[in-house]
Amino acid sequence: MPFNKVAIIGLGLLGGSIGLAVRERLPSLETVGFDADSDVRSRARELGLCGSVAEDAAIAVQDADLVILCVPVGAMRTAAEAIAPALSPGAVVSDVGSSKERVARVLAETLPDHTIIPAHPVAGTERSGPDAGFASLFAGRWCILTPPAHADEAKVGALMQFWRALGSTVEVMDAAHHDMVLAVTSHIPHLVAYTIVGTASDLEEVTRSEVIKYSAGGFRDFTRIAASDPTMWRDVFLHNRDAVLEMMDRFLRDLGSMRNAIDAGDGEAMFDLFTRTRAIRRGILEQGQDDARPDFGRADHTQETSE
Ligand SMILES: NC(=O)C1=CN([C@@H]2O[C@H](COP(=O)(O)OP(=O)(O)OC[C@H]3O[C@@H](n4cnc5c(N)ncnc54)[C@H](O)[C@@H]3O)[C@@H](O)[C@H]2O)C=CC1
Ligand SMILES: O=C(O)C(=O)Cc1ccc(O)cc1
Repeated sequence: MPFNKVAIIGLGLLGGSIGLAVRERLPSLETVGFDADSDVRSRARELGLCGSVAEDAAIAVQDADLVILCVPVGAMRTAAEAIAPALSPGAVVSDVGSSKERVARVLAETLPDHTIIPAHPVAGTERSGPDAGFASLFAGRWCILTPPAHADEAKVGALMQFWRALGSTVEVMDAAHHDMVLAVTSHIPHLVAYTIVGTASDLEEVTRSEVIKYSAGGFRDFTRIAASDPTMWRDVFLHNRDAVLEMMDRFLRDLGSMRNAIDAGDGEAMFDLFTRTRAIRRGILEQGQDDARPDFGRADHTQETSE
């Protein structure tokens, strides 16, 4: 392993999972954590998410050769400012943010003299906080690196090696392309889930108890996604605004087509789309890309993971 000491800033689902995964898969790598919330720091110590938890971000990054920012994308600047004075000159600074172009810009502005290699482990759940972390989160999942064009190849290779050691399959991508792809595969699906659950709860005739009572089907899956962390997702939509708007316009056009098909009684259009999408789902399952949650496959998994 090309790194000796990793500092994890933000000890929620992602930061906690990295700490636990390093402990399990890279036991000789020292981990130091920090979180802005003192309750999270205490809980992280109790759970043993890192070898040690510092009381200050600057102390956590001292002598670290890899620093991973695991905070909401809107908090990246504050987190980067806090570590700036204490960073080792040769340290690799990375992150796990769900959107990449703006985060990369913020980190480059805040830490102009450091090597920044943004990353996005495409692995997560609807849960957040230090208790949500688990060591196998990244196993069999993609981790997308979006290094700037001039990035030091040896350092990009070192970060790839780190994520592969945690079980991920690593892909390198341009940040703008990442943001477009993730807008349609992750960000808009979350927006759809938040909206449909909001719509259902707003409908006067559908009371809260009826929503819960009749939520056995597809709606129940939407409620899982719609339980995702509000701060994190607000920040994703504020940061990936342009790509989300572009993909949302496309989606709204396609939704409009489905509306027209229903209005016109065009069963063939519906059947064609539903057949195509079923094949996509089967393809995903054949590749072994199912669900990251450890309890996936149990009929009651949504009850287990709800907060
Ligand atoms: N939740 C998910 O499924 C996934 C999340 N991500 C990304 O990972 C990042 C972290 O998300 P989660 O771990 O889910 O969130 P989380 O809410 O579980 O943890 C974030 C932690 O960051 C701390 N924090 C906030 N500002 C800070 C600062 N300035 N300095 C130090 N700590 C600070 C918070 O106190 C919190 O404990 C986000 O950027 C998110 O977009 C990426 C992949 C999956
Ligand atoms: O819980 C789910 O279904 C997710 O989609 C988790 C997730 C959330 C955000 C990411 O950037 C990556 C993965």
